[in-house]
Amino acid sequence: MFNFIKLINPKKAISIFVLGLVSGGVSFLFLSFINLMVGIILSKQNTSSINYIIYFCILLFGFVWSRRALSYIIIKFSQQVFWKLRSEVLHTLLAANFYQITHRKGKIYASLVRDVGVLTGFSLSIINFLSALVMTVGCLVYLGMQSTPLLLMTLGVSVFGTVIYWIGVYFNNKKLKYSRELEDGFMKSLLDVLDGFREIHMNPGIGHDIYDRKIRKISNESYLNNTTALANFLNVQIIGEVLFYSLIASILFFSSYFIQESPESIVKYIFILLYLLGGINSLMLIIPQIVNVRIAANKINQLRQDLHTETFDNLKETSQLSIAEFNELDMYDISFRYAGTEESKENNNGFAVGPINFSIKKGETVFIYGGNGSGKTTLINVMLGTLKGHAGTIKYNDIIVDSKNYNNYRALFSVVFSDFYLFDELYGFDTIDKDQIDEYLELFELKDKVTFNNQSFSSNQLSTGQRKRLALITALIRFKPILVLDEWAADQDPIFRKKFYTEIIPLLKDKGYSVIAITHDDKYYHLADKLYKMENGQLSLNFTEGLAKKEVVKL
Ligand SMILES: Nc1ncnc2c1ncn2[C@@H]1O[C@H](COP(=O)(O)OP(=O)(O)OP(=O)(O)O)[C@@H](O)[C@H]1O
Repeated sequence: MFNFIKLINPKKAISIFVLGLVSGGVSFLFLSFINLMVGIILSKQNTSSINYIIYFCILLFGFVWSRRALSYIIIKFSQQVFWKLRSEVLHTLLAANFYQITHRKGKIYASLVRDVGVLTGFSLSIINFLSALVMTVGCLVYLGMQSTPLLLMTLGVSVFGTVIYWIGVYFNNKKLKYSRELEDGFMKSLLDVLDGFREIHMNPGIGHDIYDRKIRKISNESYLNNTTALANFLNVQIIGEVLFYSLIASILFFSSYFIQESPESIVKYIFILLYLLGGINSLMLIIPQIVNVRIAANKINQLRQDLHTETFDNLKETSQLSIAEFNELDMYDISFRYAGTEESKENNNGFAVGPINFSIKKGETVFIYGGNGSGKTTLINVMLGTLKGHAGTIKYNDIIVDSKNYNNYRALFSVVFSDFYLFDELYGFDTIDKDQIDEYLELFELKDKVTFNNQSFSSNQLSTGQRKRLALITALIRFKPILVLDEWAADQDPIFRKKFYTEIIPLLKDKGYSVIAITHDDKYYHLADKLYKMENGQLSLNFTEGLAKKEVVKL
């Protein structure tokens, strides 16, 4: 079951177990003490002896000490479980394939919020579970020492009650699983609301529709499903209690047949039985939790399996070629096909690109253009390794890319995606060249808007075009040989767009950067060293340096 068990180291497990025994044992001694006092009261003896008070104080001290020690160790353990699980899920995310994540955002949230919570909550329940277990065993031993028939009757009722409970659990398992499935759906809708909040703000009908068609439906189903499941648990619990009360009533009604003992002993038995009932109830209450823990652990495991392709550590770059060291990147007969929809999988008719041949040399500027849906972004994602599973060969500096040098290959690129994300701080840098940043802030006309301090840019209150300039600066100061831009200039005003194509790109070229840009700015196509056209997943070279660029300008 996940790594839940692995998270408990043996030393800690022994401490938890021993403290649980002590805590349950002390509770049981309390019960014995009360029983003793009841016996004394019933036999009309004096209970106000100093010995009893000392005994009581020792028990109280033992109880407080063992409970606190156990609680402390379990609380520490549950916090450890909580953060360990969270970081395991996050590490899996960091290592996962981009498309695996985008399709599973709801599930990821549900696992991080709910499943991790369930597993953490369960670890806290161990405190009560261990105490209840020791109490129950102690009560049964005590009963057995007093009267074997009574022990057998109690055991019979307990076993019968447990069987009924397990039947209830078996039938509820499905409902609890379904409840967890509904949670994935709820998280998905919640993310839709959060991500699409601006659209909802402008058109509240969208929000109402999401609420009515998705969230309300999920909440109704979840309400019915969970109510039935919990009511079923309650029913079997009530049946167990009825059985127990019937046992107590039987003892009261037929005590003279079962047990040839004094009324004081009968009172003590009843007392023990009531305690036992409390203990068994606590044990039973943990069963739905165990079912939920299994579901949660399975969900996290499933998510890990779905996302797990490589470990996070493996993804770290091992060695990065400098801009000066990079000479050439070549792609030979590269092809890739999306898996397609569930229905279309059999026909294998997901969109495909390739076979594609492509090359870029140090300092070259390569533009790729083509209609919407022609496959430009797909090609870039295959090149960057965000889409995995291509056929064909990739070489850089004449080295064939394989699993051993794959991370070095990926370290060649820095990217500004069309739907880029700008982090609050600069992450993943060993050193930051502040002078270079200032120079770029000047070049990108952000000097008056933004300053750089303490790993972060001072202003995030920028327009979309300005934020995109900042994203490009962040990409440039990573000093990777190949800069990939997906429709970068689309958000820039015409004046800055001109500056980008006519001044900035040549400057980057001088610095040795190789630039691959997806662009629709046909006005500037002639400035590229190579121009590729993408059409229906096929890439064709429209010109290379030295060919008639004028023809292209007419496109
Ligand atoms: N995750 C995906 N799963 C399956 N098919 C996809 C996926 N993403 C894109 N496609 C399909 O691949 C095709 C090419 O998409 P791609 O985003 O590469 O086009 P593009 O040339 O970049 O278009 P645009 O100029 O509109 O950005 C599209 O027909 C699209 O339906």
